[in-house]
Amino acid sequence: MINIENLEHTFAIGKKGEERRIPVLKGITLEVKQGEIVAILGRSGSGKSTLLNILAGFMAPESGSVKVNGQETSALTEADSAAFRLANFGFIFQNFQLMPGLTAFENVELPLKIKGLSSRERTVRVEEMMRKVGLTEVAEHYPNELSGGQQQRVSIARALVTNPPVLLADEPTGSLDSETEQEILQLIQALNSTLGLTFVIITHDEEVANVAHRQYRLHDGELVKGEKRHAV
Ligand SMILES: Nc1ncnc2c1ncn2[C@@H]1O[C@H](COP(=O)(O)OP(=O)(O)OP(=O)(O)O)[C@@H](O)[C@H]1O
Repeated sequence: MINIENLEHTFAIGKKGEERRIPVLKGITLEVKQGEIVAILGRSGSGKSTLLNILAGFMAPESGSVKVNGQETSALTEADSAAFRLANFGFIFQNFQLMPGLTAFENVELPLKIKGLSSRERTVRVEEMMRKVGLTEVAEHYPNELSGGQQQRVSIARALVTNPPVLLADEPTGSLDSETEQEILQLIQALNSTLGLTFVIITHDEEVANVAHRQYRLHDGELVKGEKRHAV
């Protein structure tokens, strides 16, 4: 499903002519199979976001290859890359990134509007997704009228509503208390086992990484296979 091969990326910082080069990814190779949850652990500044941004096609790598369902993503034009992202990836962020002026229902509906689905189709899909993540009661609430856990459920529903095969999650429980973190982790596991969704989760939190089938640690620009410390 996802094949990353020998990915390298270096940032140049500082004034022109006096740049300092920071190698962030030094030959990353990773395969993610359909239906897997893979976690990438790493400290702040270890390159997790850089890896995720390249995987999602937001950034081109310096060298190496990223294939999603056989498609080399760095070969796509900007417009094709956006369409490819919409079809293949759902995104879950630490700070939810909901639109404050839209209700929970409307937030989940938004990607379907972008896809051009009819109002009736949108309503059916959004209602189904809200049920799956346990949100029907709060469909008409605005984000500031929801708890952190509910906001993350809205963002998960929004990520899933277009039926993408892969969910990319960046610190999905980073803004939540530990009880709510457990609820969201259980939801991720349930969505993985019932819908067969593939998750790539980047995190610095071992607890979060423990929901994964496989976990890796990004350290000094290299990806090292990790062991689960304890079961959740
Ligand atoms: N656009 C950029 N230009 C220059 N350097 C960058 C850029 N983006 C990231 N870096 C540097 O690359 C390194 C990796 O950053 P990255 O954001 O990928 O780390 P991270 O593991 O996601 O960190 P965090 O957990 O704090 O979000 C850091 O040293 C950062 O300063």
